[in-house]
Amino acid sequence: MSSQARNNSAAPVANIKHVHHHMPPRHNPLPSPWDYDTANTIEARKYTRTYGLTPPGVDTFEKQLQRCLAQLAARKTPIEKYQYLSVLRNTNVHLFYRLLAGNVKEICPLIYTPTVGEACQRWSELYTQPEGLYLSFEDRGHLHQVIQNWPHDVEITVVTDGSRILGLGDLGINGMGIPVGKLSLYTACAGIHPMKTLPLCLDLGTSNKEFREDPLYLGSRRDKVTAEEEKEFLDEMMAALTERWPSIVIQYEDFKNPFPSLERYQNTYTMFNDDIQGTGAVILGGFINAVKQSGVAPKDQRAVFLGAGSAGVGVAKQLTEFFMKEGLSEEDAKKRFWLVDSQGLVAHDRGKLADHKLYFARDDNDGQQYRSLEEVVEYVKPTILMGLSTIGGAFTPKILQRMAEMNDRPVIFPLSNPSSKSECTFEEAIKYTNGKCLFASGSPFPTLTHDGKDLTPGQGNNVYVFPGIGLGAILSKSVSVTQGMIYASGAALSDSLLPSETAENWLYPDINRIRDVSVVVTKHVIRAAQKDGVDRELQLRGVRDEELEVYVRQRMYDPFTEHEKVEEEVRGLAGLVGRGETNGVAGKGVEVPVGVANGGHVVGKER
Ligand SMILES: NC(=O)C1=CN([C@@H]2O[C@H](COP(=O)(O)OP(=O)(O)OC[C@H]3O[C@@H](n4cnc5c(N)ncnc54)[C@H](O)[C@@H]3O)[C@@H](O)[C@H]2O)C=CC1
Ligand SMILES: CC(=O)C(=O)O
Ligand SMILES: [Mg+2]
Repeated sequence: MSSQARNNSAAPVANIKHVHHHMPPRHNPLPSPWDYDTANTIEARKYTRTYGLTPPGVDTFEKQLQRCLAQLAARKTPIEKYQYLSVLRNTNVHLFYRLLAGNVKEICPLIYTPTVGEACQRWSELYTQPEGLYLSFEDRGHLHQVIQNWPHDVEITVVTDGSRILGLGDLGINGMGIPVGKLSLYTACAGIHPMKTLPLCLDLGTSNKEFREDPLYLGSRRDKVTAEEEKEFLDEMMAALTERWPSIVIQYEDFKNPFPSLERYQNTYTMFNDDIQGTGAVILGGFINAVKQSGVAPKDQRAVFLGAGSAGVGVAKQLTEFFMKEGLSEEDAKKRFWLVDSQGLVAHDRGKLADHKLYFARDDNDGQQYRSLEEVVEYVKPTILMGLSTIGGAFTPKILQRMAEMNDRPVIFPLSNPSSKSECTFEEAIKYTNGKCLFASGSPFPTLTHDGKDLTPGQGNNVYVFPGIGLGAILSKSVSVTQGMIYASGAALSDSLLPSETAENWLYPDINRIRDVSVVVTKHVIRAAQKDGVDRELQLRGVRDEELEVYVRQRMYDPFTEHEKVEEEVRGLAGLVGRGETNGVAGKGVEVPVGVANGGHVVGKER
């Protein structure tokens, strides 16, 4: 054993950590995954030093997609398809996003809910490649140094501690699949450059005993840290992230109790919580359309929520604001909501309630406690049923039938993810309401035929707004993400339906149009940031709406044109060579004999 190793093995743990954290960063000599595109021209390959590292033929985009789709089809299970897509993203990133761009509806469920749920449950079992940054509780005091290890500039991060992954419970560091998946959608939907995104997973221990005892589990085996310890850790993390990247947008995701961090950081950092705020906005968007279609005035709406957690309370708060904008007083607006949790109707006289439930707690239940959803439905006679409870099948046939008896167009939104946790399926909702319901679910369900008519379910998922909230915050360089920006994202979404979609009674736009929808959301978020005076990109203030749209689109990453940047560099270099100005340095590329470079390859043109 070398004296170095002996010293380290004898040193206290803290010292090892200290030494490790101060190691100078090693430069990664390999080209980036975006350089390995088989559509790159020979010249580009030489320039990026990948010549010879990909097969000699130069692909067209069409041929690449054909190959990818065939490989995807050859994988039998969703998780196999997820694994294939992960490898593609990590080795040929532009191709991954080109594939996604033309197949959003088919691929979204494979990289996001529901498949990402299984990917998280099995993250440690299936792990093959790094895809983000892990910060451990043991790293506290040194987070700044660990963050230095991330090799790129970052515009946005999605951070989770894995403690409430979809409706699947505490999955610890296996939750990394969620930041990875959400950031893929930031890139696909809002064109945030893939290199500028940071998937971030915190290892703050896990309450999941099964994982702690699983030999393959890749996180620490400690129980979840205390709320106070978590707070101190997050304080350090927020400061360290913002110190390294002063304009970073920080999205919190899938924390078990995210209210304290939102409260603590929302005015001091550019941060938002997607489960509380993004979900609130996206349901607001679909709900505004549902109210129009149901014909029931806001003052006559009665909403029963199964689930009074981050998403339930977040959604109820956004809808309250909508009712107030529609003319109701705050008190009247708030009274349109009855929240139900695992103990039954949330009421003041039920006993001690968590802080976040107090706002909507009822005080008009005359001492009566309603324990089951069925009882609450009979008591309230709701026009709206929202599910954010993580309880699959909680909207029973009987409850759905009662909703149809009580309403012409009952609003049924089973929003829990993944599909296995959905409070009902689309098929059940249509069957038991006899096709009358206005429906949206958190995870996608297939189109079905009822009474000879094709019915397409809406997907009430925050994916319709978080990309635009993030891009709007980045482009406006907002110092914080205000409630005005969140509300604007939902209102913009409700306005983004095409007449043909409205004619079909859709509540949400076609997911294949998500990139255009995200542009609209982004524009409104930027305007709201300006209105609230939190924007730092002041030159955008005087820009007309049409120009703003052009600006947003120009700033978006486009996987179909990225290669042009390299080719431009190559052309620029060729120009210099022609004028004899390179002093013999041929770019980044290797010199290869002309005969090889031009050797019978077809350069793809059909882009
Ligand atoms: N569609 C979307 O865009 C989104 C969907 N969600 C989904 O919403 C669900 C809840 O998320 P969070 O609110 O963040 O979780 P949470 O853990 O904060 O809240 C869950 C709530 O459900 C209640 N609950 C649990 N068991 C119950 C039972 N048997 N009966 C009645 N209520 C019960 C709990 O008491 C709690 O109030 C998850 O499945 C998540 O995937 C969350 C965010 C966005
Ligand atoms: C969609 C989402 O954010 C969730 O289910 O937690
Ligand atoms: Mg979430």
